[in-house]
Amino acid sequence: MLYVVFIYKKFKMNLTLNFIRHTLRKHIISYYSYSTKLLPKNENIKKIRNIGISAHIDAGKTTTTERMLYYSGLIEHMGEVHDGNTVTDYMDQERERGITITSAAVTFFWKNHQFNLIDTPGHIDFTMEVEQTLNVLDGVIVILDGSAGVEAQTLTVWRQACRYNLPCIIYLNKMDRSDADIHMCCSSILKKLGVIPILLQLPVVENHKFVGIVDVVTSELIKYGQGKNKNMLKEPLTEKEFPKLFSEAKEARVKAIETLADFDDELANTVIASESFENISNDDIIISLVKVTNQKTAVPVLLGSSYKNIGVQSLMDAVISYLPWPLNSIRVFSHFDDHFCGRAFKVIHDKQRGPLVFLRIYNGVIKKGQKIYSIQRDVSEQVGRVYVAYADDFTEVELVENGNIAVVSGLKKIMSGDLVASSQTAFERAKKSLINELQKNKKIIPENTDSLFGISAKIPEPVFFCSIESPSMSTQSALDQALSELQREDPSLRVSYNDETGQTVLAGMGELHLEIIRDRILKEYKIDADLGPLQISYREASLNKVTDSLKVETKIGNTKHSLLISMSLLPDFNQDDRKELLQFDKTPDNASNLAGIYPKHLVAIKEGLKIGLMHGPKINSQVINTGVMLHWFEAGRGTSETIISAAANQLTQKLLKESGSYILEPVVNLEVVSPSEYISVILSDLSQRRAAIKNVDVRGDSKVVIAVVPLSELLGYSTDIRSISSGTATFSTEFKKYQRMSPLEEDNAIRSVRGF
Ligand SMILES: Nc1nc2c(ncn2[C@@H]2O[C@H](COP(=O)(O)OP(=O)(O)OP(=O)(O)O)[C@@H](O)[C@H]2O)c(=O)[nH]1
Repeated sequence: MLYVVFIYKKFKMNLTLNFIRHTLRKHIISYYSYSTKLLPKNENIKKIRNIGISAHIDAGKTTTTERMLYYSGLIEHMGEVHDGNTVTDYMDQERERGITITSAAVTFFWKNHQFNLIDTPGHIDFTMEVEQTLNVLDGVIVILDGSAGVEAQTLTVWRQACRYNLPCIIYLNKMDRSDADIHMCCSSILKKLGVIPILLQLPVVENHKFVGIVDVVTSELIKYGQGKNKNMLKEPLTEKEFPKLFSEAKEARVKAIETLADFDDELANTVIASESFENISNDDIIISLVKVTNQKTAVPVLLGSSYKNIGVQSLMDAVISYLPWPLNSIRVFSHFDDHFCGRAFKVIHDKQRGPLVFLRIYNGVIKKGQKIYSIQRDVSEQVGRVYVAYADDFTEVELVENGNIAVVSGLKKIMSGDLVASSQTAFERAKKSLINELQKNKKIIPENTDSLFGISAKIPEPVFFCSIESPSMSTQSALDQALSELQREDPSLRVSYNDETGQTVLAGMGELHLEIIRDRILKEYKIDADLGPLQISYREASLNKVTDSLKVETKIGNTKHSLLISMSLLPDFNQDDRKELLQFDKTPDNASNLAGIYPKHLVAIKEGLKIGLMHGPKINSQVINTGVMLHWFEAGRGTSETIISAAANQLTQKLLKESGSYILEPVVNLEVVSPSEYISVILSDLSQRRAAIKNVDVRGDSKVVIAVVPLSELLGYSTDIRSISSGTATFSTEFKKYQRMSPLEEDNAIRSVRGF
């Protein structure tokens, strides 16, 4: 009993100590931020780095970020993920679970450069956070676990970085582990990411311990001060003292030059003129590395052990050397002249300050009280206060300038992803000026000219849903308010109302995602809501090409509404991002009829068919892989857009019934890492789950299974795999596609959706 009391007291004391430490750290951050100035714009914009840290779950993003904050002097004490006291994992759920859920922005200084750094989540359920963040950054550090190489989620974040055209550097973390393997990592970078790695550092190992690194470019040996000691000790790597390391470093330098010269003609010419690789200067290599990194033809690879405080300062030096400053602000956005332009990328609800919107500033400045206009929402709003973010701590400032990240209060309608400008006129003027420049340079102008200044982050389709119920009638409106705030923060969370069952439905990215939402509703809004059983979000697709028309003649009040609309459904329609769902009949008679449609009528038709495609005929689920062709449209004078939209919706529904549909289910790429002894039981369990095994690889003492599995078969998998592998196996998933089901599986799905 005494022992229990002792443990309890110790636990309480630890919590209190952590709380005090965290509070103190916050004060230190505030003091520091007040005492430093953000870099002023124009002359110093080259000293700003807006960077993200992305990786597979547990690769060490938060640990690395925490070291950066410590070395930069922003914090006095280094927190640890397992102690639940890091700066960037500030939410209760992050501290309890030791995982990152929400991206955290922090501004700090390193070697006279301003880093606006964003630590992003690794778990696939929070991929929306990564998308939104990458959309506004200029470069990314991709962290790999040095003992695992490229993992499932590394591929996802890499693809995301490519989508936003971001230069990357790769950091091989956890080099202190005995099973860390640089060559395995480099070959997985080449094989799985399809990019050539340029190894810029080698590990220094003494008595089987990783103690430092060798800089391949400068041939220096670097050791790092431990504990509070932030210094790096650099000394030239001599052949006499370190013969093996010296020759390895020399070989790596030659290899780096060869690789760079393959992509960089200027360096290739210097190599030819110099006759020997040894005559190539460090500056020549660095200039070439900058070019190649920014062209994304190869990727610099660095290494370290963040946990053991090795390599992080050199990683920050590499960010300054190789990742770009906010170049875009100068190029495309200069068409805004002195006007403000930025993009909202994150919304949070602060108890004291209300909704806070994070903005990347691309041009001009943002000031307290300023009016800003959202292009997507077509609304103007007034900014309240302006802040700079230090994770969950905010410092109020008068203004934030071009190239930086600002946090503003007072915006009620602007959503994350919105492009915002000082006014609609400023936006239209900048757009016109950019189009003129593109025309002059004979460049292609996209159909949607609003996308000239970039696109909103891609919102992933939710694959799971469940009902949510308020514990009592009296808390219903508080729950509605909580859900509306959470949805504004997280666009991958969808809240809808099911008319048939009268239930509120939450749709999200996975079990963990919805569990965290429930937990947040409980902790932040104090509502103990009930979640119904988790269900898979199926899709439907039309089976046959069908054509039909609809005639409407009606009188509402004194207004007569009349229209005739004719459309076809197009099955097997490849719905990529750039293809319009609505196609137009190009036969001469029909084309001339369609050429006369008023733009506002066209908007109403598109709106109607979008609603029509939300409900398939079989299980009422969203219809995909289906296009619509408009053949004919005529509307009498005074016919309202609401009537047109309703007619398009009705005709789409009619066509779907005539066409018939089939059901598709979400399938995911699954990666399981497990000690070898459990692999046969894991494989046999997977075979019961309709999994297609793609590969079984060896990774050190473990085995890695790669499979494609229907998501419905993975409900509760985290509990099951823990029990069959005695808690030793880990897994991650990545959404692959919606796949057509066999008739038998389809019957099962219909039964499970209808609840019998
Ligand atoms: N051995 C070793 N462990 C490390 C190192 N860096 C981080 N870790 C440990 O790895 C675990 C995960 O580290 P995090 O920093 O939370 O990783 P993360 O990528 O931020 O994790 P998520 O945000 O949840 O995806 C923690 O237990 C760390 O202490 C390292 O260099 N060496």
